[in-house]
Amino acid sequence: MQPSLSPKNWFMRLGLVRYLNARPLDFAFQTDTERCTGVTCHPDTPARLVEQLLAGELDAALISSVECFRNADRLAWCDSVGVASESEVQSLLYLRRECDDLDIPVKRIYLDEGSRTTVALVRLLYLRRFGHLPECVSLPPEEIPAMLDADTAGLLIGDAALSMFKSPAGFHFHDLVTWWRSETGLPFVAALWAYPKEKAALFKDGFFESSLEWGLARMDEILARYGEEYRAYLTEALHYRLTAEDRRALAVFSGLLQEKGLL
Ligand SMILES: C=C(O[C@@H]1C=C(C(=O)O)C=C[C@H]1O)C(=O)O
Repeated sequence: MQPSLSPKNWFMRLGLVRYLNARPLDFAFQTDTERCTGVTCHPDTPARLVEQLLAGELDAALISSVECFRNADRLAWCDSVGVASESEVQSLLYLRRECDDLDIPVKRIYLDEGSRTTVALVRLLYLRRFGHLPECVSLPPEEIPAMLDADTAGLLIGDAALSMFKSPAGFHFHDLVTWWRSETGLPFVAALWAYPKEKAALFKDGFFESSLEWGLARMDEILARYGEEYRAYLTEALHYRLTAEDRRALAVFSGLLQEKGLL
């Protein structure tokens, strides 16, 4: 018999990233009601989840890795599981109209308002390549493609990026983890489970690791629900058990952001 995922007599509010990429990490919380009694799930964008976590409205949440660095005085996090990618991730995209050059500077970048980590990543990569930052404007992802013109680029993450990757009619893009790897030779970690430091004791004993194992063991069920066409995305483009190299990538990302004043 497997241990209960929720500590006894504990009512736990968990913030879940609503994009498909997070499903192996949270499938247990959403579907294994027997082992997750007392757990309530709050799906949202990563940008809103960190606000809710810091406001005390959640006990733990999957949040943008950059927000762990920014809030290291208040938050602790699990460094053994997360949303990570070796190279082409398919769902973190720097986007331009197909008729415009991807490799020249733009006047403005429209940023997916749900993102924090990839906003920092695109700023970092852009700054390293072009030596300055353009104007940056946050928008809901569904509004971004229609806003693009000869002077602008867009950043999309999650499901909106994934559908653009699969059918980019009229657009082309740089995959941001491919770009990051070409600069650093490292993988990239987009999201981590974080919680207030004073609640750290609740999340010991492999809490998030065991929910991930549960989800990975049910990959066929996840794909039956969301579509077999996402198998390579969830099992090859992404990985969830973090390696020493992933932890090194997090430290390098944090150091480079700090150096450029982007934290
Ligand atoms: C890989 C992705 O990572 C996501 C990107 C995030 C961000 O940019 O802040 C946060 C959580 C991740 O789930 C994705 O959305 O495609």
